[in-house]
Amino acid sequence: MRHFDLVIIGTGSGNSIPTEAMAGWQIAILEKGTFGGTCLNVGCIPTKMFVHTADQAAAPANARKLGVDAHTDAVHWPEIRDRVFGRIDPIAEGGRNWRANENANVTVYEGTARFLDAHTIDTGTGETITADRIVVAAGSRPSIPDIADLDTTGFHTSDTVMRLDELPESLIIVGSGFIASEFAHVFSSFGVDVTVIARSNLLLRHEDLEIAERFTSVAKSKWNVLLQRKTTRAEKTATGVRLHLEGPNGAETVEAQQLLVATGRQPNSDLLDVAKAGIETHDDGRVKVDEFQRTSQPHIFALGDISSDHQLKHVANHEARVVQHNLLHPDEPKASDHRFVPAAVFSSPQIASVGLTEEQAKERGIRYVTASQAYASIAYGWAMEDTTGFAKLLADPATGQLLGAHIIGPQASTVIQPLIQAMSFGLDAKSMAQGQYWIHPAMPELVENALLNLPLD
Ligand SMILES: Cc1cc2nc3c(=O)[nH]c(=O)nc-3n(C[C@H](O)[C@H](O)[C@H](O)COP(=O)(O)OP(=O)(O)OC[C@H]3O[C@@H](n4cnc5c(N)ncnc54)[C@H](O)[C@@H]3O)c2cc1C
Ligand SMILES: NC(=O)c1ccc[n+]([C@@H]2O[C@H](COP(=O)([O-])OP(=O)(O)OC[C@H]3O[C@@H](n4cnc5c(N)ncnc54)[C@H](O)[C@@H]3O)[C@@H](O)[C@H]2O)c1
Repeated sequence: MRHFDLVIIGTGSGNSIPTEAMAGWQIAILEKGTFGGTCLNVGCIPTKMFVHTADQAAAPANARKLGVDAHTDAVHWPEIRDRVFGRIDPIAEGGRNWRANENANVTVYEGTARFLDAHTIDTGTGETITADRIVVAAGSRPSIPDIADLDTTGFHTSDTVMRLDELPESLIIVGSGFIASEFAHVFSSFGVDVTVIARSNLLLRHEDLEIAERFTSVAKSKWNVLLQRKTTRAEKTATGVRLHLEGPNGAETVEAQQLLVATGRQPNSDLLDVAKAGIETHDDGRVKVDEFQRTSQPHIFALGDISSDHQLKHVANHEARVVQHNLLHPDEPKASDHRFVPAAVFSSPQIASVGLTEEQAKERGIRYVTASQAYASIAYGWAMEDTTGFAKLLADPATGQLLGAHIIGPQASTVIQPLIQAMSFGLDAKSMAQGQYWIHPAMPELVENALLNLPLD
């Protein structure tokens, strides 16, 4: 049985761990799917390539209010799809070849790995290996809700919907989180008739309430948004799919050519039989880790979607850097920093957030003040004729330290970055607003004005 100094399970963020400083270590990398993991192959990167294209396709429809007549002539789905994956697929293949053939100390096993005990792993390739140290970076997968006959009806998840043969005329999306909101924007901008089905009374209900309310209201004006609906059964039709729903109006049905299920992602700890290694998990299947990313077995680390509260690539990357350091410097371990984790929803409008929502601040009994600033109130917002976007800040009135920032509107994911920086480095709102120039008349004036409006003590 071959023995390794280090075994890494999963080639998403885990693949960035081997470094020059580990050149003397024998390392095994185990992967059951496509090299590079979710973000590269079926997540952040392809979705944002589709989102950018969707933004372009949707732009002409917004030009009339500026006095420009323009229209999108055609959306060439196969061309868009093949451009996206024509760029991504070779990166995945190149990464695999590099690790498999050009890293003398790395052995790649391509199979579904399972723990046999705390040091022994069945690689799923017919070979069993042992290791001194192990990194579990096996990510998550779409979680499929219990809807009668869903399996026999056929449906897509984010893993498959970007590779459709052709653009459907209509699409039902079950779910109302990140993936539902981003794909609703992509497909509706490409001319697809989109229906979004949500269990609750809001889309993106994890966001600050005012942001979720604004997003839901804008979404209703563009998509067929059905709130407070339970999907009870799915059915195949001659042209696609029919869903049976129960909601405020009683029983009803909706039909479309294609169905996308986007109801969250579950950690892959079950596929790995982590219990056999004595690795403890939370009730939702996430592997338990301490601040150094160590599992309940001190020689086994975990990172990213399989263990994190945040299913976000920048968090998985951060945790991978922490694990890399802790493998190399076990006597001086670093802790992960999860204080101010930002996130963005790349829909239309875009949303970006960091820190506490107003509801969380209330729940925790934290003293706070808020300020909101509309894009419509700043010069660049006039230029864009934006009527729905705003920034909302929460701050500690005594110290001026920011507690949370939430932006809905154009380029929100970029506009929020100085606020993330201020929170991370402890810069108070007044110093931030008054201690630097803000380019006029640029979009970050939204942030400057919101900061100045905070009613601090
Ligand atoms: C549609 C979509 C869009 C997203 N967009 C964004 C975004 O814009 N920004 C953002 O920050 N995040 C985004 N995310 C989330 C982001 O992709 C994930 O948080 C991130 O990729 C997680 O990285 P990871 O290394 O933990 O897992 P992964 O990248 O999933 O890597 C895990 C790897 O382990 C392999 N594996 C699993 N089980 C086994 C096993 N038993 N044996 C061997 N190998 C195994 C898997 O095949 C996979 O390759 C998106 C996710 C999706 C689905
Ligand atoms: N831009 C980004 O950073 C980005 C983009 C896409 C995905 N992601 C990550 O991937 C994760 C998964 O995305 P997601 O949109 O699938 O999950 P999500 O957690 O954002 O949303 C899941 C939604 O499905 C709903 N839901 C759950 N079970 C349901 C059921 N049985 N019937 C109907 N609705 C149900 C939930 O109420 C929720 O609204 C996200 O949490 C996020 O961390 C990030």
